[in-house]
Amino acid sequence: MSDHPSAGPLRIRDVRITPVAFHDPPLLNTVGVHEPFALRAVVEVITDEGLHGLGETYGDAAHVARLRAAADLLTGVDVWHTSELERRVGAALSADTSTAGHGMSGMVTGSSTVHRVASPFEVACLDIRGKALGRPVSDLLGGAVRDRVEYSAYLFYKWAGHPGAAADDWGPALEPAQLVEQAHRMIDGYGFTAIKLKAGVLPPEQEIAAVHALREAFPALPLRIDPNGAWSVETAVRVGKELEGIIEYLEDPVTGIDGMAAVAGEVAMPLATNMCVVAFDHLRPAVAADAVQVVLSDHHFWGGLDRSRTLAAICDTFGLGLSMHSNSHLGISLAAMTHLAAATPNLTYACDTHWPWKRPDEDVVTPGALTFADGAVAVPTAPGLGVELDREALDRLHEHYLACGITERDDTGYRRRFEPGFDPSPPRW
Ligand SMILES: O=C([O-])[C@@H](O)[C@@H](O)[C@H](O)[C@@H](O)C(=O)[O-]
Ligand SMILES: [Mg+2]
Repeated sequence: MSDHPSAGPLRIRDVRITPVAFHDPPLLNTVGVHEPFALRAVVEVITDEGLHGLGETYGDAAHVARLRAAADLLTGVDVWHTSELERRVGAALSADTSTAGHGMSGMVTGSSTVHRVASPFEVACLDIRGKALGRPVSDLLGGAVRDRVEYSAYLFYKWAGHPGAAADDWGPALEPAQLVEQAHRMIDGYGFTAIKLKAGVLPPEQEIAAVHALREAFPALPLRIDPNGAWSVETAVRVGKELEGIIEYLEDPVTGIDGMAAVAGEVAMPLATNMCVVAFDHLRPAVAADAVQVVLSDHHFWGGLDRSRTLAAICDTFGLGLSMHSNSHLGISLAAMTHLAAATPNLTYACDTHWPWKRPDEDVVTPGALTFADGAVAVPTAPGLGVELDREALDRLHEHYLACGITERDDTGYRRRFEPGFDPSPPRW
């Protein structure tokens, strides 16, 4: 037996799962609109030695129930044994055939439930391993190849405020000029050097006009547009041809591998996805059909940070580009995304983040560890993820969760409260 303090097993003694909610503006997407609160779950893993690790994931009730079922089986697992962790998560979910509560409002439906549930535990175990060794998580993932990770300005069409409430300080964004103003505010505040527009909200001609307005206002910045599968193949090809030479990639113009392959054969720019390739068994048919040229990884549904590096290696092998997807999230996720991106050599696009849409005073980590400069977050160098839980803030955001009355992300249901006939079925155009 080695006398190195971190050489022995570090066994899980306790797991805590705390659902939280934080304010979210009325951001529009093709399936509906964001509700007044976004949900997340904070996962804390504690070892026999009292080492403490953090993970963050979706906060939908069905997902939280799965996390709790998995947590009950994790006692005694060594935080170095990811395979055993996954095996136990699989065992906890073996009778669960439901597809409810995935946290993505119907936009990502085919990901692996075991990977989605295992992910925050794996991140928390990596946080613990890093703390035990005194090394940042990026070192456990092969080492940082960059000391800052670039993120993109993630623009959304939006209502002025939630119905029945005052306008928020972002104001409305339904016209190209308002999106340009939104982009200016984000870029002035964060220094972003790439822009993504969440599309699939207005008829394609209006969204094309918005992209042209952004190109004119920001001639040097890479642009992307993501309608979340809202278009037919015909519409997607038309938009793709219109935007040739203007966008760096076209994200999920249509649903499904076959539809993406049909579009990819007709347009010049790469097609990217976080909808039709969301699990390892989608890679083979997507590569065979040359359906996508860029995969947007997301450790929350690809099974954690280590599996996301496997995804990166597969993308590298098959000559696919790699970018990173995001949903509304807090600081634990931003830290994990930043370590992963830092340690992934072929992740060469600016990553997505919803970060600017969050109120600055609403987070579960103590301020200071993650800051944006010139559109990038410096990779934390402190042991583990490099962020600390702010317990008072965790309690406050848990109170929001209990009071807000939202238990499942439902962008479509929320939009239908104000537009009863709203139909998100693709293709919308
Ligand atoms: O937050 C949103 O409305 C986004 O549409 C999100 O849910 C998507 O998953 C995502 O950002 C995407 O790139 O598809
Ligand atoms: Mg997307």
